[in-house]
Amino acid sequence: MKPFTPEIDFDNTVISIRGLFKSFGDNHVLRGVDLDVHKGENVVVLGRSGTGKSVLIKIIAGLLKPDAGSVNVLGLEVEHLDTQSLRELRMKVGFCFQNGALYDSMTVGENLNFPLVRNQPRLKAAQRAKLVDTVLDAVGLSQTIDQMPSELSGGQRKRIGIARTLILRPDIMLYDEPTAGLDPITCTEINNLINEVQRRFKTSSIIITHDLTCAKVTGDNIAVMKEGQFIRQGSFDTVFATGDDLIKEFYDYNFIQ
Ligand SMILES: Nc1ncnc2c1ncn2[C@@H]1O[C@H](COP(=O)(O)OP(=O)(O)OP(=O)(O)O)[C@@H](O)[C@H]1O
Repeated sequence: MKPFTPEIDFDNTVISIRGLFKSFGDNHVLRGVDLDVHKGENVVVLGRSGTGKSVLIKIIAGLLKPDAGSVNVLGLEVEHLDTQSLRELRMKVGFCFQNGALYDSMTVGENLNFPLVRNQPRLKAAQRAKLVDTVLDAVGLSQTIDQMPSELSGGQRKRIGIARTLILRPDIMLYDEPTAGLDPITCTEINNLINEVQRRFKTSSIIITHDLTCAKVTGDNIAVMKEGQFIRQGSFDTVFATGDDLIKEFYDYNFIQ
């Protein structure tokens, strides 16, 4: 299990969700979700495909609107924000997409420079270049600055995707299945990077995954989602020591399939 993270500030809740519901037509995806994320904490949302994990983080990032319930992010009620405030909030909430969302026609350096040009137009070229160097160094890929995304491995693309999100220095990182499609050694590297980002950049994170190893290594708190609700929350050992059928089913799914 992950050792206790002393940097977590349990008196400071950066994401607070209460009674969240979201449906698409007859598909009732989120059915009463409650969740707290504290400053500096990594919360893993674990659940099988289609349970609503991505919908949850899209609502937190203001990309989808909830049907009912409250979503408070960094002290702001997301569903009541106007377009400008939502834009400002999105700068503080970094979304790491599953595929890294890199532009194939740009080099790694240009991909990293792009969000700065768009969101921080007052920065001078030299300042942007310094920030690009810093995040590339943080993800251990300084040597790839002139490479094209197509020349990178899957793990390297994930790292560059994380760097591109980090470059705007968000308070919150939302990782959507960061280890999906990677071999076990690369998964370990990405898990370690997530923890390093937490320590070095003092981020609070939600990591959505169905990878138990990722959950165990990165999660200070694990929330297990089933059919649009959290059925268990706590440390990895607490959640997986229960031996109840709901959890057992999940364990078997991970290790047998
Ligand atoms: N924009 C949308 N319009 C209609 N239905 C949607 C939309 N987004 C998600 N859904 C539906 O919501 C359900 C939950 O999707 P979601 O992507 O959150 O699952 P998930 O738990 O993240 O799964 P996975 O691990 O496969 O990514 C699915 O049935 C999906 O089809």
